[in-house]
Amino acid sequence: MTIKVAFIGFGGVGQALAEIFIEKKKKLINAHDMEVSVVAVADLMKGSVYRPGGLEVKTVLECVRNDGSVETYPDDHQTIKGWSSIETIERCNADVIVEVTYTDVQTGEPAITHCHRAFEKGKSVITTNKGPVALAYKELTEKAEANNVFFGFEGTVMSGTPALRLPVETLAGNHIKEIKGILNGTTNFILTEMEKGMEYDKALEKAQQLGYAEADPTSDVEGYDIRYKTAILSSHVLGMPILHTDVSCEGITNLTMADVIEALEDGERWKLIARIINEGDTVKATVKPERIPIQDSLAGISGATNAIVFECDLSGPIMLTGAGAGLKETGFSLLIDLIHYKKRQTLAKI
Ligand SMILES: NC(=O)C1=CN([C@@H]2O[C@H](COP(=O)(O)OP(=O)(O)OC[C@H]3O[C@@H](n4cnc5c(N)ncnc54)[C@H](OP(=O)(O)O)[C@@H]3O)[C@@H](O)[C@H]2O)C=CC1
Ligand SMILES: N[C@@H](CC=O)C(=O)O
Repeated sequence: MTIKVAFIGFGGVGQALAEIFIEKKKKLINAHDMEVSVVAVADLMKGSVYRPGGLEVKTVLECVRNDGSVETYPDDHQTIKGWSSIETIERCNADVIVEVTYTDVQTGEPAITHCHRAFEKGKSVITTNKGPVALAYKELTEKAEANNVFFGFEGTVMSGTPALRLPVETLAGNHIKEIKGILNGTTNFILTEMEKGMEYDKALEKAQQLGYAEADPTSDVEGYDIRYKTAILSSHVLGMPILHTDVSCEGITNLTMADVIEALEDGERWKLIARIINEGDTVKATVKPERIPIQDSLAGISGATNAIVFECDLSGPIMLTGAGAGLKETGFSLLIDLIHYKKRQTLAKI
């Protein structure tokens, strides 16, 4: 089966997924009977190109890297350039929109509108953008269902580590009493580097260079990014829709090097912890730095690695750990969603 995809946003994660399409082309055909045809790329500053018969992905990547624009892609009778993101979503022939624009922690836009337009046009969406899922979970999941399209967002929490599908599918049947975790790669990376003696500013700069941080890293260090992820976990995993504003939130900006070192000397570590307590009819959700004993399973999680613990009534605590940020890892989360989209299409045909 050939799946036609359009990228809306083509920064680090979008380009990483494009590379995965090249790297895994044979595997996708052989193991999943899935051929991916990239028909469009639309980005704010890098321009847009649409070719209904499919673009050569390697050439698109070369155009971006060499010229900073996809609009230097070679012209032929099929290519159309200069469409906006909305025009691309509405007018291209893609089956699936890959929404990888930046996460806006105030409004969730432009991504929320991108998802609405896609669903209205009968197109599926896969995204790593936390905005639409945190702020418009109910309306978007309902709209996707009403339009019989797929809405995949595995990478919105813990990037390529399956923090959403694992509890929903594999832990089904349990009552999850509490979820707690380290859910932001940038801040965990900064705290780890500070323990090794690196100054806060330098560590943040390194996290930005490595592609972990948000376009505006205030989202990471003030805890807003985790607050979004906490709202997504409550809505999707616990079935208790909450808004990000229902999550009390404190970041790491008040922690000093002296605090970090003092904790280490006392056999403890500062970690930015998200916690959701399921109280039956409501949830209590917090994001704040906590000083935890070095023996605690979360204390051993270092660098951009994340971890999450699901306290289950039947299976007991289940801990999942893996990358929480990173371009390839996050690109992979989109690939998982695309494979699930394909499975769904195959089942619909039976
Ligand atoms: N990086 C990571 O480790 C992870 C990222 N995410 C999420 O994935 C998404 C993508 O992240 P990442 O690739 O790192 O971010 P980048 O900032 O590298 O890329 C975002 C891209 O979106 C483009 N863009 C902004 N507005 C629009 C618009 N209206 N239409 C089209 N394109 C637009 C930007 O354009 P330009 O720069 O040209 O202006 C940029 O190229 C974000 O929402 C992020 O929160 C989720 C998990 C992990
Ligand atoms: N900026 C985020 C990226 C993934 O959501 C992080 O550092 O975890």
